Amino acid sequence: MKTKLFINDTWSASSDKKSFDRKHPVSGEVVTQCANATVDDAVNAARAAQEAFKSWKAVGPSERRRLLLKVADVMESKTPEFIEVMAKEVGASALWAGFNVHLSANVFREAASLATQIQGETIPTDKADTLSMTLRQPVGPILSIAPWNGTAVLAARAIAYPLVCGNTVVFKGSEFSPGTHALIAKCVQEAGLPAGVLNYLNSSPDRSPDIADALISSKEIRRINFTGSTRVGRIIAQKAAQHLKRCLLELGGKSPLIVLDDADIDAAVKAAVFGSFLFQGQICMSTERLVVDEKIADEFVAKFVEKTKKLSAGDPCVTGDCVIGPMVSSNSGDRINGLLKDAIDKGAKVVCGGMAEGAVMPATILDHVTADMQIYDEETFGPITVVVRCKGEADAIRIANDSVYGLSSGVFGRDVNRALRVGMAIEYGSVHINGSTVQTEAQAPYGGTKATGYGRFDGRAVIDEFTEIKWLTIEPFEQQYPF
Ligand SMILES: NC(=O)c1ccc[n+]([C@@H]2O[C@H](COP(=O)([O-])OP(=O)(O)OC[C@H]3O[C@@H](n4cnc5c(N)ncnc54)[C@H](O)[C@@H]3O)[C@@H](O)[C@H]2O)c1
Ligand SMILES: O=S(=O)(O)c1ccc(CO)cc1
Repeated sequence: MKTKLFINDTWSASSDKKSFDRKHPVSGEVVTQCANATVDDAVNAARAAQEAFKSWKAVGPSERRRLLLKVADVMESKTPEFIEVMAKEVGASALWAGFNVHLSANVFREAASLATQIQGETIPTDKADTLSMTLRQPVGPILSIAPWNGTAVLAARAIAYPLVCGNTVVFKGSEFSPGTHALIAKCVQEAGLPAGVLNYLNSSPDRSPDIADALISSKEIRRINFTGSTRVGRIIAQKAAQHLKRCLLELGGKSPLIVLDDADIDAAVKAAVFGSFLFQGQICMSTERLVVDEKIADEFVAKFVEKTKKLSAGDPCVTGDCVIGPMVSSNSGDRINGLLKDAIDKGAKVVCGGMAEGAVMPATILDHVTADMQIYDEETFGPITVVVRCKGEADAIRIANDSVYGLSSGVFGRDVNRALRVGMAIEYGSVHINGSTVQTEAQAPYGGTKATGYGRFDGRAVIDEFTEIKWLTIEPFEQQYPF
């Protein structure tokens, strides 16, 4: 597959005609050859977005809604293409890829529904015969940077929400998934959005810092949203701060699932298996830390291991559909093996699975993990999760909060009042009582605390991320001034 850059409604090679390859994580076969954007291409994309903004900001809400609803339909009609390209580029199972397209279509439909909800308010004023109100207005061209893991949906939200608020977008996709990200741009084009409203580019990792610099410092780009690692998020936030540009940051996680001593253990096990191993644990809200009351830990771990051992493993490109496919790269395997070895050396017990070989790793559970081990709070982003045993409610809260991250969490307990108390006390962007850490609905605000970043996608909260609020008054000609 060959992909190009999409700037001002035109698919083209990069200005220096260079390309880069995305290879299959296991076979090494070239899956996608992608045009490698230059700084000049990025500048052109920002200019196209600025030009298109002049008319897109004035398009009425019904038309914006119609176009975004059309994108959702086009995306769904291309589900088989998404499944094929996501399997090849990122090792996604048909389950994960199909779910991603479904979530993406939901995001475009939810964004469409916000078109008529972007509202200001009237404000009581002490001035006679005056109308005081707020307006929410489009900001301008937005830079959206997305990762490879929730390949379709994370790109969808980075495009749909800015657009519905009347902004235009320069979307920089991930070098791991250039074909999937180009397919999303194709859906937007096919739906008939005007030229320059969405511009797509991708680049090899060595070019990304200069491209980000050029775009963030450009006079055209007004705000940035970044989904990806905390490491790169910090770099983006620093660059944005230098230019006093507002930034929405959706970064890493170490989502805990707390299992209290009165939990329905079978229900908790199901949520733990799903949350830990869907898409090989490469989801920002994957269950990376199980905080289990010591009174029920042995029973919970035995059942957790039994169910995990039944997960089918393979490569969706070779063996057909399976739950556990390859990770995105062999680098992930090397990194996780290091964390695993450190934990084993310090006394953790492997109760299921084991080391990775290249990008392939069995579903792995590590029990008796303690705070001195790197894996206790480092995001693994692979098919491995850890069990930390706790002594009662207060200890569970302490361990859950003992993290630099704060994305998603879950609490299992039959005493819902107690589970609620725990949920209220933990510092996470979302808490699911008797539910998995892995869940998302476009109508609910999504984001995190601490090193997971700041700002919210989804829900009504997203409107603030992509609009400027303006205070406007209409006043009488005759007024008293002090001088
Ligand atoms: N909180 C969330 O909503 C959320 C969702 C999904 C993934 N994530 C996080 O994303 C990470 C995995 O994704 P990843 O490996 O693609 O992350 P990453 O930070 O390596 O890359 C994310 C994006 O940034 C780009 N990039 C990398 N270096 C850059 C630089 N110096 N300047 C500009 N752009 C640069 C990449 O090309 C990619 O498009 C995990 O940490 C995961 O938790 C968070
Ligand atoms: O792809 S995922 O990382 O699972 C993901 C994260 C956030 C959202 C909500 O916008 C959807 C999917």
